[in-house]
Amino acid sequence: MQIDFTKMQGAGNDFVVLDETRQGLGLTEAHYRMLADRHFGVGADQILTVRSVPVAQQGQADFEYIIHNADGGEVEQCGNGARCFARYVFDKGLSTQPCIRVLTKAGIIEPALQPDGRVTVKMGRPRWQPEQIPFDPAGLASEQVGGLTRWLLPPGGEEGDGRGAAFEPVWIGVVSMGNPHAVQLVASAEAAPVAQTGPLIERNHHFPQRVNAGYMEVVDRHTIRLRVYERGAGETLACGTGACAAVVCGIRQGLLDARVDVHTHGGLLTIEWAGGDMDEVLMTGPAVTVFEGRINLPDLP
Ligand SMILES: N[C@H](CCC[C@H](N)C(=O)O)C(=O)O
Repeated sequence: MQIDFTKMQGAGNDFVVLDETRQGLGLTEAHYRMLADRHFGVGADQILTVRSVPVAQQGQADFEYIIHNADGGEVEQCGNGARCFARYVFDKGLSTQPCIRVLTKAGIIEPALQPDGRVTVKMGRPRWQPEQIPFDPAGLASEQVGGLTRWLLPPGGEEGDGRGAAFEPVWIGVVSMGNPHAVQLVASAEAAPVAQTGPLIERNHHFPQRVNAGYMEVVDRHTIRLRVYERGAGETLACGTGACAAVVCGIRQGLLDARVDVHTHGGLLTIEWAGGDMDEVLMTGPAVTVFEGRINLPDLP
């Protein structure tokens, strides 16, 4: 089947955007994997699908936003993708409003196009309870640092016992932005063992739905450097929900103020959070259309 797509990127996190507002494409996980494949498909970290809101939620939101990782799995939230989603629906004339309400598996988020071309998204509130992540802390040591509970995680593989992995256990903050994040402090983001321990943390058995692994270097109270090994995609040039997760963990530990510039390999994101349980996290950053295309997809199971 032939399908039209739009290639977009937000701080180097790249996406294939599909329009299902008029009709569904009937794609399978194998199709999403092929679209994301950088050799046999278009190439992307995630596939974003634009849909009209289901009848039951009409009035609560303007669009539905479906996200699949490069491994084909559907996930709850994608921050950089949310900015590109808003840019897409506005540029395609699907919406005349610069601020829209978008229904995701994690709830409703609100992207707003800014005059300078960036997009600001109300990303909802961070969720900290293990069952909200989901995270099973059984058997792990914990410590309280300011307002953050940190857990000592042996980064080992599925067993989580570090078998075959010569890596020291790491203290992590665990938080959900609708999707799960494990954030650790590092002296240098550049020198962090992202490729070595990222895959081990992603699949650690304490995270039953896997997890995104963040490596945060605090530069000062308003600046961090961040790298993220993403669930289902590997290390990306930037991770929007990862930036939100890192900043709220840093604020709770008393290391960061309410507005933080997050420097990633793909560009700058700015995160704001007042720190209260009812306060939403605001994320601001770029959203760029790279090209339009058409691809022949084979029938796949
Ligand atoms: N890999 C993430 C989804 C994409 C998040 C990221 N690209 C962002 O900008 O938030 C997960 O499995 O939860």
